[in-house]
Amino acid sequence: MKILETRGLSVGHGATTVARDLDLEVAAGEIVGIFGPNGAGKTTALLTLAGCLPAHGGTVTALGSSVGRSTDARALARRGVRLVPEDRGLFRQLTVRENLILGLPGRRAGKSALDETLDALPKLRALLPRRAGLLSGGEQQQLALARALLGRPKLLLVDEMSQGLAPTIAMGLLRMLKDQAAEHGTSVLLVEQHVPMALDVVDRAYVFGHGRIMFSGTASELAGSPDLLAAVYLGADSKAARGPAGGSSLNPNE
Ligand SMILES: Nc1ncnc2c1ncn2[C@@H]1O[C@H](COP(=O)(O)OP(=O)(O)OP(=O)(O)O)[C@@H](O)[C@H]1O
Repeated sequence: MKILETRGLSVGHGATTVARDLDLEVAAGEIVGIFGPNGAGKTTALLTLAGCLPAHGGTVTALGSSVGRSTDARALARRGVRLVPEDRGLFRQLTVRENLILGLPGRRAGKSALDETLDALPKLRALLPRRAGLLSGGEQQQLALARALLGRPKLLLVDEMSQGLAPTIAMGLLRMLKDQAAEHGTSVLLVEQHVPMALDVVDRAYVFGHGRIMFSGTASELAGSPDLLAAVYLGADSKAARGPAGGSSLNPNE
C-alpha cells in the first residue's frame, strides 16, 4: 500500500519554483531517502509534503486521500503525517517532559506510548526535568524524534537528522529511527546530507538535482554508483545522472 504518492509535484517559495516534476512514492513501512546538493529543493519538498508550504503544481496523495495545493499542516498531522524539521522544532524553555507531552495523541493512549518511547530512548528518561534548550545536539534530536514518534505517525518526514551531530551519534539515531519505524509500521521519508550513512538505513532513494529528480532507485543501486554519489554532493552533471547507462532506474528527466 502506498502511504505517499506525488505526481508532477512542483515546489518552491513565493513565485519561485525550485524543483518540478517530482514523482515520489513511499510504501507502507518503507524508509526512503531524498539526497542532493545544497539548494536542490529537498527541504522545500519536505515542507510542502508536510503542508507547511503550498505546492506550485502537481498532485499529492497522502494516506489514500488527495491533498490540495493549499497548506493544511494540521489536517495532515491529524491524518498521521508528522514532520521533524531541520531546526528540531523544540520548545527550548520547556522541559523534556513538557515537550514530550505536547507530542502525545491523547492522555489515555499517551501514557503507554510515552513509556514505550522512553524505553526505546532510555537516555531521555533521566533528562525529563531538564529544559530542552540545555540539551546537547544529539539529545535534542532524540527528543524531537521521540516527540514525533509519540503521535504514532503513519508517515514521518525527517529533515537533516544528522545536522550538527558527530557521525557515531547520527548513525545511532538513524538506526533507532529504523527500529522504531519497523516496530510501529511507520513509513519514513528522510532528507539527509550524510548519504553513505543514510544508505545504511534507507530502502530506496531519490536524488534531486538541476531542479528535478536525477535518480530514483534502491539504496544498493545508489551505493554502487560513484558518479551519482558525486552528483549528490557536488550537483555535478555526472554521466550516470544524465544517461540511461545501464539502468532503467536512472531518470534524467531533463
Ligand atoms: N523561505 C525561503 N524563501 C525563498 N527562497 C528560499 C526559502 N527557503 C529556501 N529557499 C531557496 O530555495 C532553494 C531550495 O532550498 P532548500 O532548502 O529546499 O534546499 P535543500 O536541497 O534542502 O538544500 P540544503 O541541503 O542546503 O539544506 C534554495 O535556492 C534556497 O535559497
